[in-house]
Amino acid sequence: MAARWREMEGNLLIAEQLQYNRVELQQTVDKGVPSLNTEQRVVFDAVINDAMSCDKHRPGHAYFVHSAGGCGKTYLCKLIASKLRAEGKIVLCVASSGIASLLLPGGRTAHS
Ligand SMILES: Nc1ncnc2c1ncn2[C@@H]1O[C@H](COP(=O)(O)OP(=O)(O)OP(=O)(O)O)[C@@H](O)[C@H]1O
Repeated sequence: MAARWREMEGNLLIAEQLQYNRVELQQTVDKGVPSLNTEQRVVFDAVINDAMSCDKHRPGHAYFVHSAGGCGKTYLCKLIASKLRAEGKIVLCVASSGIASLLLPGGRTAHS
């Protein structure tokens, strides 16, 4: 799906995604990654390695991250999005409700 979107001209989502300041995002990553705890770091590395090595011949995987409230899932997701956007990747952050989507950078509801 992502590969086909890239071929489309005038796609608003792609245009939005390519407007991030990659230098600022990399600074956020450089500051944030050392602060991750062990569990967060394991997920961060797994998702980033997977996303960076996937292409049209090798699709990425879905990851389910579970913890009690307030343990850093959102923090981790934001850092993952920052890292991939800093690398020029397109990241669509979605949540099931509008309120939840406000917690994610560039977030929107999955159905919007
Ligand atoms: N590695 C970290 N370093 C510094 N602060 C962190 C770290 N992980 C999480 N936090 C902070 O802890 C607080 C709770 O984290 P976060 O909101 O990501 O948890 P959550 O698991 O998404 O919570 P919920 O399940 O309730 O949505 C936030 O203020 C976040 O900035």
